[in-house]
Amino acid sequence: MLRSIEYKKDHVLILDQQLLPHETAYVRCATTAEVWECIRALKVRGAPAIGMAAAFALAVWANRSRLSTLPAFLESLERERDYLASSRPTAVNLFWALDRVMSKATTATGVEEAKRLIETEALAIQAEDEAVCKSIGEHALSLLADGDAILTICNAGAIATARYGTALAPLHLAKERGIGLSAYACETRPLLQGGRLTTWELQQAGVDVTLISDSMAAYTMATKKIAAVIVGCDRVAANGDTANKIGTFGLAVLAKEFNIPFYVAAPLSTVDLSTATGDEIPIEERAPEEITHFQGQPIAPAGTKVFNPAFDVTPHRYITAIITEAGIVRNNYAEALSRLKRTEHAAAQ
Ligand SMILES: CSC[C@H]1O[C@H](OP(=O)(O)O)[C@H](O)[C@@H]1O
Repeated sequence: MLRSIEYKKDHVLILDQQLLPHETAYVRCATTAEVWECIRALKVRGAPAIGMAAAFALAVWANRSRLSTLPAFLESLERERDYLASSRPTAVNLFWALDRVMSKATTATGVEEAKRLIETEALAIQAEDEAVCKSIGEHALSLLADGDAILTICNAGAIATARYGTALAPLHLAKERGIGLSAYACETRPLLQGGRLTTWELQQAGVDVTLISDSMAAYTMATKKIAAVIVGCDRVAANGDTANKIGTFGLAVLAKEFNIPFYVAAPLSTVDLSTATGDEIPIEERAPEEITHFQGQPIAPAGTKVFNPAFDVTPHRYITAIITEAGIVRNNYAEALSRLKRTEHAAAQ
């Protein structure tokens, strides 16, 4: 499986997800501005991958920096951090990863030590995410059986993370172990992460995947034996309300109507206890052209008004369980998530 990001010390290679599935190409980024643009343009996308890209951007900046005094170095590093943080507002992993790197850098007693700490932390974030995703896959597999079909939206797969993905992790692990799971992938208008990326990723892995348009979700749940809906997340609030790709909330309401379990696959890095409820999650609104045009061709009259939120929020009452690397959380999300985040914090010490 292609890796979403390759760190090369004086640059970072980013798999251009806007070119997939028809072209596999990497963008060579040597500046934070180039990484910022890749994040903003969804050339790298997916909450964990965005965080990793930003962390490696700081490492590349540090390695290239010629600042010789620690105060000047840290002051400039903080400006780079704030700039990267402005690329997209919803995925908390962006801020979580930047703050992990900054926290380590500020413990240094000299510039060279700061550079080593930054690189080490960025690499640790990538390595940890691979283990986290595999663990999420293991827990998710315990909820599924051979022959099950799941429905998912967007791409919460290997290229959105360090490896395996979150929502797609059980599908990858099942394939490795000869367990016959299949997926229905919503195409995910307007940027088609499902139609372009999830189909491509699962086909590459030899996993049975069927593409549907977003509007087919209800009829698919009504006529196909969907064992579960499994989705990724961009920010889980302290009470379990979850921001994910636009269209996710509708799937949750439909799943409840059809009595189908609705699972959120959530790394603890995407759980944000400082955001009390889904009402406080900042929802990114993107350019109208993503809706009014398709492959550069206008499909709506010029000047048509557009509302283009990239995410929506699923209230925790629609969520059957949140699958984390530390286990499966059901109900009473506030207490359980707080307890699990404390274990995450302890493990990081
Ligand atoms: C593990 S990916 C999480 C999440 O990120 C995606 O959003 P985007 O493609 O805009 O970066 C989508 O909401 C995925 O579920």
